[in-house]
Amino acid sequence: MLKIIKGSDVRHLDSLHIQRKGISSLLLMENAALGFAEWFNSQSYLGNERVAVFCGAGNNGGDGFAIARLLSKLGWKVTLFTCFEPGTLLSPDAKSNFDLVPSAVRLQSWKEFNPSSFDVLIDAYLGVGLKGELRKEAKDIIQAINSFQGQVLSVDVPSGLPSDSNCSWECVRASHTLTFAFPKLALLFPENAQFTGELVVIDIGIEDSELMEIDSDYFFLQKKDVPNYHRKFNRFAHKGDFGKILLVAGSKGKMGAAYLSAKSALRTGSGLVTCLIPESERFIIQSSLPETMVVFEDQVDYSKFDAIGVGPGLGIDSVEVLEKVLDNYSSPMVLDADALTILSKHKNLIKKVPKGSILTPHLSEFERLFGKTDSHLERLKIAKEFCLHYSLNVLIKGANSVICLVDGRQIFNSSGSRFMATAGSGDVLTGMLTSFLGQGYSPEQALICGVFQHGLAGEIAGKEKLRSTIASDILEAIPETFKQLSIS
Ligand SMILES: NC(=O)C1=CN([C@@H]2O[C@H](COP(=O)(O)OP(=O)(O)OC[C@H]3O[C@@H](n4cnc5c(N)ncnc54)[C@H](O)[C@@H]3O)[C@@H](O)[C@H]2O)[C@@H](O)CC1
Ligand SMILES: Nc1ncnc2c1ncn2[C@@H]1O[C@H](COP(=O)(O)OP(=O)(O)O)[C@@H](O)[C@H]1O
Ligand SMILES: [K+]
Repeated sequence: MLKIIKGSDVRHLDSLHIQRKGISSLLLMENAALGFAEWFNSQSYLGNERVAVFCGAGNNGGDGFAIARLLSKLGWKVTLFTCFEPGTLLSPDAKSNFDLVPSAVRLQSWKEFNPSSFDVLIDAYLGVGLKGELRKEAKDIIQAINSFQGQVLSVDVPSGLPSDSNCSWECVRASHTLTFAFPKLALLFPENAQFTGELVVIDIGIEDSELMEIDSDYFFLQKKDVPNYHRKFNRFAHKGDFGKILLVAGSKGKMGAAYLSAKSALRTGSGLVTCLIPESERFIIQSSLPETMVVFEDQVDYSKFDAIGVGPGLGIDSVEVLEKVLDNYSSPMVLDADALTILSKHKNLIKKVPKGSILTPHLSEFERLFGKTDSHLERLKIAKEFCLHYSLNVLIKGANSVICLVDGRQIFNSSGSRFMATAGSGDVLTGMLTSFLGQGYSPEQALICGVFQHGLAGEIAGKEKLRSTIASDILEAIPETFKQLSIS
């Protein structure tokens, strides 16, 4: 799994990589520029676009010089805008690439930039070497870039954005950010989405194991990582091996939540799914989902279940229902939706939640549980302290949901799409997580497989249905996620 290290550690990473592979730093810069050019080529640009490349005096600018050369060689009409005064000392690798810029590339100062003369803008002005507050001229250059109406492709980070924190100033507003080796932390914060645009990670040959040598608790989960976290079942596996789970979900008017969680759990592979629901609502589940069983509050033996998921559609007044589950079950469970709202109003119940359990708040639920926060960085800190203190896992939901583990590691998910922002998609996730727990997955395995596959299912459904995607489409795409990951 990719580790997310600090921007200030990137130089150290580079020198480790350069030593190990016996390559020059210039070749590493060339790999970055080649990766960018390859991505650019794979997009539907027509070949007659006029490309503006803004370059600074550091290595981010160096990437820009190399990109300008490569795109020019590929036939694009490139103009390079220097964002430094004549006579400025360039970083050594930037200087080497500046000297290699072919004559077919026009050179101008950023002050001469006319936005209407270009179709695409590449922002290689400032990267992870940004220090302190933006200088006055940097603000003017960023404003000039932001006056451009077409696509803005930022190299490594949108210029002006600090790599690991937030800022109070205006940064480049990119349509895409093509970041090298690993996503810089600030690119994963919701408050920076306005600057980052779509995020693309470009492989420049640095291996996961090289990143592992640098200290950090942040990770980035990608498709290639997931199969290793799955359990394998042999040909004698019976439905008991795939787990008996209980979903404590649904109330009058909210039975859809129970239905969605239960069906998702079945699609994720659960052997037996039982719903604990109000007796008056039993017909809804029994007739819509014959594969599930239902039980009512006075008849349930919690201890016979391999995993329990509580909360979707439960109703925020169901305090006793939640308390009874917590008093009668000691293995890790999943707590979502109304169960989280109840916990936030009855904080004394938190210590009853079994160690290793998974809490899945979206941002409002997070705020209800932990109070108002100013930034994602603050949320991550609060979640980490909570996880360590209570030995609980927290999933902060949203784009790039963050899996916060009991030992303090925090894993950002890469799958998902904006079309998942629809009623019931969280209920689908609760079903999936509970299902994996019931199949004998550890909470960490359940989170990694469940969160990634839920996002992937959302991507699959969204590709077909765009903003018409509904939660049922997401759950019906679960089988395709197993196929794509080759999990039988
Ligand atoms: N392993 C990697 O990730 C690689 C990174 N490379 C590139 O190298 C970049 C980092 O290069 P550098 O360390 O040279 O740094 P940058 O090029 O990001 O920044 C240095 C420049 O920013 C200016 N600057 C710094 N703080 C400023 C402020 N507050 N206001 C205005 N200007 C300011 C400096 O005067 C200098 O010109 C990465 O972002 C990436 O683009 C690639 O070349 C190769 C591989
Ligand atoms: N813009 C987005 N990009 C990626 N995933 C998203 C986005 N918006 C929502 N999601 C995902 O959809 C799910 C929504 O969950 P939740 O807010 O609990 O929905 P509900 O309460 O309607 O079931 C979460 O897993 C979240 O990560
Ligand atoms: K940049």
